[in-house]
Amino acid sequence: MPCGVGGQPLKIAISARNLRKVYPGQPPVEALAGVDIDIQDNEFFTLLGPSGCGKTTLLRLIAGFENPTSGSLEMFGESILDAPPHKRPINTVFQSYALFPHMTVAQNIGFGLEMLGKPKTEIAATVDEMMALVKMTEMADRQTSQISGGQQQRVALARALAPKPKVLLLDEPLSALDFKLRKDMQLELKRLQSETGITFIFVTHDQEEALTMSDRIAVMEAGSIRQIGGPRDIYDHPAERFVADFIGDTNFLPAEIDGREGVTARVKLSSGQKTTARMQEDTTPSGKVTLAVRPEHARLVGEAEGLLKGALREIVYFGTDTHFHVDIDDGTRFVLRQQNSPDTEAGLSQGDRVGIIFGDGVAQVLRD
Ligand SMILES: Nc1ncnc2c1ncn2[C@@H]1O[C@H](COP(=O)(O)OP(=O)(O)OP(=O)(O)O)[C@@H](O)[C@H]1O
Repeated sequence: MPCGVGGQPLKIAISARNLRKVYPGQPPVEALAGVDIDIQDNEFFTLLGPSGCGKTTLLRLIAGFENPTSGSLEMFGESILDAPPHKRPINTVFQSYALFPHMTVAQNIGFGLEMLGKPKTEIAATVDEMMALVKMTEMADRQTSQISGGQQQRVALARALAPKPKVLLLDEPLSALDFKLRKDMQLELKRLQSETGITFIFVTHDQEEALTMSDRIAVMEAGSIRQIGGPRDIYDHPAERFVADFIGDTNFLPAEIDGREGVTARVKLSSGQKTTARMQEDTTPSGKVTLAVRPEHARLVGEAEGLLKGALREIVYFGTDTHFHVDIDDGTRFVLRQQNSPDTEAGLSQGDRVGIIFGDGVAQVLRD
């Protein structure tokens, strides 16, 4: 069994195997095409993917608002497929907060507990605890129609956390907030997750949000999970073109496999130069492949030293960094990003012949 912090065995909060969901209709829509996933207890787990890839459907199956067409779904080792939503120790925060406008902050937070028939003293204590957790104690008696969008979001979170669910589902909860508030709430959500120890399953189509908040990310496309990993792993080692393209900017390079050792492949670039690249453990690429190299992982050098050679087409200054667009001799375009500092002055101009280098193992062999 895998171990977590302090050698404790990791508990799996949510486990799905070959989970499919087909919505009936003409034609039927296969929203989930056989998903396998293990989400650990006390994890900030994000489902990331473009609109329509099946993120909300997966959340709705976990919550029990929809039934799967086939496959298994377990919570802490037991099937939840026969349990109605209110019997699952799971709560959901939606994009629309769905607060009661004429109730106060405290009444909104306590509402779910009252429905559960909890004793009044217990409700009062939990409401106080939750208001302190989301820093809304001073607004306890305000009606929720008289507080800001960010404050409403906090109340919605407190209300969902009040019954102490084992798993909290968050469906794009920050998308209605403006940029600054969104940034603040990202940190706030991360804090709430680590303070409560509740497993958070967060849905977003915003890659930056996923990278900054998550312990692990599942990247989804067209009803399937394309890759699961930590933010760094997904960013530095994308498994396939879709993931490399969806998260951040990437250069795609044609190459040929020239041998391999474990997860390291020897590759020949279009220039004839050789380097090493990383492969996913579960792939055995051969022949012609595509490599991914992030713009900030490559450096400009003199033409003679370059792994790739070409002509500088554009230099775009962004303040914090500069983007160099190079037309490589094989006809492809390569973009490099270099951080600026007061003493960096590339001294290059459009049309200059340049070389591009990147370290051993920096390029990633894509599975496709
Ligand atoms: N009730 C439904 N009936 C029929 N098709 C549906 C239903 N709900 C969702 N779909 C379809 O299933 C697919 C997955 O939808 P889903 O809402 O899970 O995607 P999503 O990744 O959450 O998208 P978004 O980011 O836009 O919310 C889409 O093609 C959608 O049109």
